[in-house]
Amino acid sequence: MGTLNTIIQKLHHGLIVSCQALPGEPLYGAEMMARMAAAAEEGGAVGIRANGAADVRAIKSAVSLPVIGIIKRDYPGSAVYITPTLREIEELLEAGADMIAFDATGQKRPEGCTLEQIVSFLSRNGTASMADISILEEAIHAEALGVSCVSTTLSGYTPYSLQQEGPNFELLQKAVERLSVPVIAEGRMIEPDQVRKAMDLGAYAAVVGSAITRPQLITGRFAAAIRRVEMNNGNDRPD
Ligand SMILES: CC(=O)N[C@H](C=O)[C@@H](O)[C@H](O)[C@H](O)COP(=O)(O)O
Repeated sequence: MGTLNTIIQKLHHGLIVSCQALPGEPLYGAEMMARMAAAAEEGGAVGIRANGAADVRAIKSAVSLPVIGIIKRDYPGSAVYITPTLREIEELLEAGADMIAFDATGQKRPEGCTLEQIVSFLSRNGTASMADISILEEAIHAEALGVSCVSTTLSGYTPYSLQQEGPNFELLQKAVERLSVPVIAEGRMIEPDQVRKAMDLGAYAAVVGSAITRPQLITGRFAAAIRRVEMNNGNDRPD
């Protein structure tokens, strides 16, 4: 229990950088993600969020920060893809993840696995748990089950949650007001001011991923800004 609390405390009021590249992305590969994590540590991150046992292992040996592990895995017929079953939890524990994050939405998990099983397995094991939620009710349910913290990760990624381009600050604020466990702001923050706002609203910590570690998306934002200027000037490019 002591270790569990220490890990959570290390994240307090800090920036967690999500270092993830999926197969097919230019930076895919554990070695690349370990370098990203080292850069994040140098820049002042307090923790890393990483996908896959290989990435967790590589990152653990490259940085001294706590690593929140997930495994994104698709199972036919299930919409739950972030650490869906106990199999992924075991792989992450084996890899040395300090905290494990998982889908904590109301959606049906594959292989007959339940959210209750995941949370009780992690708490019996003394491992810190992060519940990725999309709406307030899921956050309340996750807290009642005994998770260590809640993250707003999945807002906009379930069909019944608010669909918007930017971060869901309303959900963050309501969760902070309602819960006793730490609430982490995660998802769609691309500017430092948004992270600042999340902190002002009472977030325990903030997770930023794509805006730091997916250069193809960062490039796309800059390139789109130039295209917009060109279009406004009537210089529409043929491509
Ligand atoms: C919805 C989902 O699958 N989110 C994933 C969760 O680990 C990652 O793809 C995100 O990059 C991460 O949540 C950080 O968010 P953003 O990249 O928007 O800063």
